[in-house]
Order: sequence, then C-alpha cells, then structure tokens
Amino acid sequence: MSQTQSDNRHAITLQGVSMSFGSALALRPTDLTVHRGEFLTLLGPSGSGKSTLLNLIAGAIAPTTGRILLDDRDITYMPPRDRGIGMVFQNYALMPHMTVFENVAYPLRVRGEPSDQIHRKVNEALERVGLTGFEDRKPRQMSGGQQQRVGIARCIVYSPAIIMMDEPLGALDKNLREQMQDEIKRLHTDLGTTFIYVTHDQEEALNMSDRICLMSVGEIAQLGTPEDLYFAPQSRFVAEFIGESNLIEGRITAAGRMAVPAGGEYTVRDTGLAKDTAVTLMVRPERLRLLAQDEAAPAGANLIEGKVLGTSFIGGMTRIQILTTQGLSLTTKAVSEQVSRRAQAGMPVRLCWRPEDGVLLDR
Ligand SMILES: Nc1ncnc2c1ncn2[C@@H]1O[C@H](COP(=O)(O)OP(=O)(O)OP(=O)(O)O)[C@@H](O)[C@H]1O
Repeated sequence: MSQTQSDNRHAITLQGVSMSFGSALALRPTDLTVHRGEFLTLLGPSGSGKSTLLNLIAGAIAPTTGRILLDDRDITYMPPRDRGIGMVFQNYALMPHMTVFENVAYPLRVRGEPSDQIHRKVNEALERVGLTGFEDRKPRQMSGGQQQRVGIARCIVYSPAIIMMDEPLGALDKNLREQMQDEIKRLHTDLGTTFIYVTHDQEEALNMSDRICLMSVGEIAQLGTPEDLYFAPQSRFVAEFIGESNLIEGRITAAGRMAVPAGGEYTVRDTGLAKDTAVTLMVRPERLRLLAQDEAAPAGANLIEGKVLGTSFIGGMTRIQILTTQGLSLTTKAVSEQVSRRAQAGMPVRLCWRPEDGVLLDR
C-alpha cells in the first residue's frame, strides 16, 4: 500500500446526497466516503445511478439534497473547473483537429502555464502512458487504445487531486481491456492519487479496485473490498451480481441449522436468526466440492447427492451442473483434469461444503 493510501483522510464525502430529474429519483439520499489515495469503483447495472453519482462529484450537476465535501471543503455548488478533479471519458473526448501534444497540453494552456513547463509536463505524461514519439499525430491516426492513453495523459498532466474515469475501456476489445486495466492500476499505484472508476463489468471491478461501491436502482447495495462483496454479500442482489452463486432457499430450524423444503437439513453459520426465519443460503461454485467416488466428506461438512446434468470446459476449470436428489439445481467448478474421472453427464455424484463457506441471506 502506498503512503497516500495509508493516509486515512477523506478525499470526498457525500452527506445525504440525492438527485431527482423531474419526478424521477436517480439517486436516493446517499452517504459515501472516498478515502484519500484509494481506487474506488462504482459498479452496477445500467440505470443504477453510477454516472449520476460521478457527475455530482465532478460538478456537472448539482444535487437535489445533501452536501459534497472535498477534503472537508463544501464543494456542493462549486463550478467543475475549480474542483481539481480530472475526468477520463469512454469516448475519449479528444479534439480531432489538434495533435496529441496539443490535446495533452490543453489543460495546461487553459491554466496559463509557461511553455517550458508545458513541454516538460506533456512529455512526462506521454511517457507515463507509453506514447513518447506520438506527439505530432492526430487522434484519427491512432488506435482506440492509443486514443484512450492520450485521454489519460491529458487528465494526469495537471496532477488533479482526484481522477475519475467513466467506463474508460468500454469501447475496447477484451484483450486490450485487460492490458489497459493493468496499466491503469499501475498508474494508480505510481501516482498515489484517489481514483473513482465507473464500470458495469464486475470482473473489471474485482480486478482493479481497493473498494467497490455496488449500486442498485439509485442506491448503494453494498460498499466493500472485492473480497467482501464476493465472499460476504449482504443481499441476494449482490450475491447474484458479483460472480456465480448457488442459492438454496430454506428455513432456520434451530441455531445453526437450516431445512430445505424439498428435503435435507444442513449446518449453517449461526448468525442469531430466529427459528422459522426464511433464508437463502449462498455457496460459491468453487466452494462446493465434488467428492471422489469412495472419498468421505470431511467431518462437519454438509453433504448433498445428485447427478451430473452437464459439464462445460472453461480452461483450467470445468463448470459442472448438478441436479440434486431434492431437485435443486447447483453449479460447481473443479480442476479440469479431475472432472473427466468424476463427472460425466448422468453420473451420480456427491458434493460437500463447509458450513463456514455458506453465506446466509435474510429474505
Ligand atoms: N438528465 C436526466 N434526465 C432524466 N433522467 C435521467 C437523467 N440522467 C439520468 N437519468 C435517470 O437516472 C437513472 C440513473 O441513471 P445513470 O445514468 O446515473 O445510471 P448508470 O448506472 O450510469 O447507467 P449506465 O450504465 O447505463 O450509464 C436512470 O433511471 C436514468 O434514466
């Protein structure tokens, strides 16, 4: 963790911020703290309020209610240009008639910096994004990935205190996206600046973020580290949006016990839920273990029997669909070499999971 990341002062604080467009509520009253130096991702389906939140912080729109603080200064109604927040857009927003050099120099010229400073800073920014030698090109003479590097150079060139990126890799193909994800992460580590990043791609969010703010219909569904959201989702929405999940409906029968209506009783974490509470148990596919034919389930593990419906090869791992004897449809993943021996379609199989690997979601 860089020095700035361990500095726990807040970069941005939202207090009761909401946004209505006419009668449509785009963002419900929201509290959010972005830590100085962190990489925070706003993730969520289309229309969940990510861009609204970003535009409120950038100052493109003013909230209907609430306050926005930047380093404890109230910036709720401050014009965007005075906030010191840099933006990178999905469509690059470069000026087509200007060279790469002039595009990157633009924010410095607007600020009236002397030309020797401009030369030094533009060259440094272009070097950071690997575009030394491209100074005289026009944007149309460059690939999408290169154009977005220009967009990033133009943002970092004036050292903004906060960098916001709105789906910056949305127009690029998968391989280039992955490469640019690594480059942006490296840039974040090198600069130590606070990054606020918007995407609807959960893999991108898991790969890049210190924390993820998952949005759902105008509110924060959960805010936490990628590991928190993946292994400890607080709702069915989060469990289903992030990664794959097996969801088993049932009722609490006693402390740490859950019954499934179709049959079967399982040990679950005792989270203090009252008897008869309706719950959904979530188990990630890779935590549901396929047992070898004569292998005993570990002591204390839950065991479930069924047969293989089908398998799909996804590289090093194979995904296996299983129908349990109670009629539940479950998915597990196993190392591909093991699957050919343990799971052909129609084969009877046994699965087990440890109680601590199940997450109880209150219905
Ligand atoms: N200018 C506007 N006028 C009216 N409604 C708007 C306006 N901007 C956004 N909305 C509405 O507010 C809600 C949130 O939109 P927002 O653009 O913040 O979502 P998003 O999560 O960024 O979606 P996407 O991933 O599609 O960009 C949506 O229902 C949208 O239709």
